[in-house]
Amino acid sequence: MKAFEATRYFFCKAADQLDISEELREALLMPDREIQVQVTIRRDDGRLANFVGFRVQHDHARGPMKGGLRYHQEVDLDESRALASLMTWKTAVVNLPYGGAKGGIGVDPSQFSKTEIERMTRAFVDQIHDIVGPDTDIPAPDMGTDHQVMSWFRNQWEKYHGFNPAVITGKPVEEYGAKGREEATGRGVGTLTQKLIKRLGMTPEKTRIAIQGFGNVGSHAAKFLHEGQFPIVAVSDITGTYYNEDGLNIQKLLRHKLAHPKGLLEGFDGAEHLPLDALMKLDPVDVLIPAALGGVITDDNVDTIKAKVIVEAANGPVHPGADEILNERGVTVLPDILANAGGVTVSYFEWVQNRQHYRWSLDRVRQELDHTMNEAFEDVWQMAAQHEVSLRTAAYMIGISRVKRATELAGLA
Ligand SMILES: NC(=O)C1=CN([C@@H]2O[C@H](COP(=O)(O)OP(=O)(O)OC[C@H]3O[C@@H](n4cnc5c(N)ncnc54)[C@H](OP(=O)(O)O)[C@@H]3O)[C@@H](O)[C@H]2O)C=CC1
Ligand SMILES: O=C(O)CCC(=O)C(=O)O
Repeated sequence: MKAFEATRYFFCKAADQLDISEELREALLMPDREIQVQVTIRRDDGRLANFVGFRVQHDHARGPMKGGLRYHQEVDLDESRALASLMTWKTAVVNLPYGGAKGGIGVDPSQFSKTEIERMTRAFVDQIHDIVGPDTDIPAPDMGTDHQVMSWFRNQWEKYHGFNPAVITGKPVEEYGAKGREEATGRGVGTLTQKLIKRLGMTPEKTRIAIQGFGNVGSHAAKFLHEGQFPIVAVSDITGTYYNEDGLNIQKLLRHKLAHPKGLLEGFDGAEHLPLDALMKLDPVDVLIPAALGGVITDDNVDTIKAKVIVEAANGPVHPGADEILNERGVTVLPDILANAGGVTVSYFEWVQNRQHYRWSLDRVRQELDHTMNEAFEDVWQMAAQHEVSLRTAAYMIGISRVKRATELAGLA
């Protein structure tokens, strides 16, 4: 099943609970605008290289559209469309004054030099600068992009439109970035995992966690949960799974990643090295946190998963068929549009600070992030209990209701 079809399935399941007409469903699902552009650069060796860039602007009923930029070989129009619609429901679940967008470039960034990535980013901005802006569509980091890419993006955009750091978030802290944005998605995942585990009557010290992906989100979630006394028994990156049944030394793993020339876990000696797909099947594991690509839990591998709780740090990691099976088995799934909303929440704080020309302390960012995430969790938990639906359906119900209301107030429905 393709990514947008999966998102559509989850949307419709929640829309059935809300009694939304067929025509309004179509209006809410249909993206406002989709753009596909040529991104051509000259490589360091003088050859030309061509890529395709995408930006999908899904919905702006609640405010300017917001969502990350992904540099990955699997980026295409369907994936960008799915991720943009997730952003619409996500920003609504945490009640930010935004709509949803997403985009990126279909490229494997590990195959290109830093200067090539810079040229690629600038060439992409040349193509899309007139459809993004602080009041229309505000990009941010996602897989394969970081604060450096955000900085190049802003610099190139400002060449056309003049000074305005609020055009993009996730910037370096010394260049109008918010303190705490880099850790924000992982911190939000950690905060809600802790809360969920407590709610389910489980004990942190006895709750074994496995995390797929050790990039921005996975590594910060691991750090936060490790500090909260959870044993992290396995993590993975593209070089494989690293397992220690007594719990990994996360500080040592972070130091190893920092010291590795490509930021990989390859060669880490404090763990058993297992194949990439071993992480999903580990037993015993209580909480599985997918924090890499989408579509990793499908009808084909769902039966091998032993965890009792799945926290979706990644966007769209569970396919609808697998989601139904997990629900039937009584596995609790904390959905992406709630679990990983910490990133866009602190992006919002960054945008607010940029617009006010004012800086918040790290303590204030963390305090407000924790407050926003806790409030959204309680809303979703209550909705699920009231309607006897899964946490995913409850989160979609809240997101869709808020977007529907804004659409109606604007006089469009
Ligand atoms: N960054 C953010 O603020 C937000 C991100 N997300 C979502 O979180 C997920 C991760 O994003 P982010 O951490 O930013 O991305 P990064 O690029 O920083 O990290 C991705 C990680 O996933 C690993 N990875 C890639 N493919 C596999 C695989 N097949 N098996 C195991 N590991 C793999 C990468 O390994 P390697 O380094 O070896 O390639 C890397 O460790 C994405 O789904 C993203 O949409 C959601 C909300 C906000
Ligand atoms: O920080 C943002 O604005 C968006 C982050 C993002 O792309 C996501 O939440 O999936």
